[in-house]
Amino acid sequence: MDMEFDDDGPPMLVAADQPNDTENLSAEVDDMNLTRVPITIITGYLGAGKTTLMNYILNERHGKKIAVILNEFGDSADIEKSLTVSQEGQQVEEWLELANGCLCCSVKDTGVSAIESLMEKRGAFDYILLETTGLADPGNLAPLFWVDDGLGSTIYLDGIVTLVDAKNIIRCLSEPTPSEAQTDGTEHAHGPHLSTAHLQISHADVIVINKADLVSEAELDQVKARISSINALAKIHVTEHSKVPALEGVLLDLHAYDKVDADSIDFASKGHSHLDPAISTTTLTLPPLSSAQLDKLDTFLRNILWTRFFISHPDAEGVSVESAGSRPEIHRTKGRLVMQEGGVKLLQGVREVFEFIDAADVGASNEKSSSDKGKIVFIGRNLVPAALQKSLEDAVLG
Ligand SMILES: Nc1nc2c(ncn2[C@@H]2O[C@H](COP(=O)(O)OP(=O)(O)OP(=O)(O)O)[C@@H](O)[C@H]2O)c(=O)[nH]1
Ligand SMILES: [Zn+2]
Repeated sequence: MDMEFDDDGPPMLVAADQPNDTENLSAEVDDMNLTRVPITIITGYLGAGKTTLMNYILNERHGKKIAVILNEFGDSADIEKSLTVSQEGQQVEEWLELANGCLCCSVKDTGVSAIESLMEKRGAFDYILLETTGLADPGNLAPLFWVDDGLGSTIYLDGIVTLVDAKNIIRCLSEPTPSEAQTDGTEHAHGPHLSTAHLQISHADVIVINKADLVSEAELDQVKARISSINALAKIHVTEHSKVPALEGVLLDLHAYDKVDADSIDFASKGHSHLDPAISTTTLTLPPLSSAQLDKLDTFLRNILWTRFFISHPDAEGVSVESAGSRPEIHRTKGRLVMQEGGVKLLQGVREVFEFIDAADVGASNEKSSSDKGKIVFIGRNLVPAALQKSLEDAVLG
């Protein structure tokens, strides 16, 4: 990727009042370096079963060399963070030295290089699993690993796995948590209540519903319905004591930030219930695009993802985003765009960061989603499907 933002700046890169139209930020993915090590971020609300999951993996004989970063990053009290390397049931504990103790703040320099120098010393890992604190917002962490060209990193983000506690998740989605009083002041001041649990679910590529033993079938169905109404893209697994059915495809080899499979896009666009008032999944469609139209789509995405500036269309079936009260806030974007000259472009985004990738370049199928339509899936807040679709068409096809 060639994300051209200020190297010293925060990952939330472009301020609304500083549009930077001259640079082409929707970058082409660079040559995939085959030796890069995938990192999976494991998130989940307090007590959901993250540590149980990590221990389960560490004790399994999986034949892989997996570095498990157990200590909870984001807890800035410790300067050193422990990292446990597991291979064939053997565990070795190492210490990472982070400049200021917080991975979020130091990942651009010491965090990643500490992991890399450890790999030099111990041989490359096959996989890295990183457990975040229960209150972490993966939307802040993900871009650091995804947009890694500036880091010269040998690590890439494979995906985000969110554990939820089947017994408590519905309550977590309804009740404000203490942390929100401090962190939630400005950004989400309006609109329906947004909890940490919402953020962890909206950014997830895989959701593990744990503690299934504590709920009835009916309660479990309710939990599943609520979760897929928030995030219709994520794959859902149900576990007890975090015993995931497999590692590959559940925690590892997710390729959630490069490949976009047609199946998941089609599934997401099936039209799910809008059970959750705060966050929902919306699918927009586009006919096959010319490359000039792809450029226009790039501009549309920049407008909506970076500045959240949105043109109101009073004539759009009487629905406009302005009339919906708040501007859209998009957490995750995925898409498959059918090109007129043939081939499929994949669209990947997390918060303000997005890119187009040639499907052929990442070994993803060039197959179109059902029908000849390109599809874009947004997960986020204040999404008004009809108004979004109209604005998209005006911007790209008009
Ligand atoms: N009944 C039941 N208990 C579970 C299950 N999975 C984990 N637990 C228990 O739930 C508690 C919390 O599990 P942890 O793995 O520590 O959860 P965590 O997400 O790491 O918690 P924090 O680090 O505090 O955020 C522990 O006492 C676990 O033994 C499950 O499937 N069923
Ligand atoms: Zn834990």
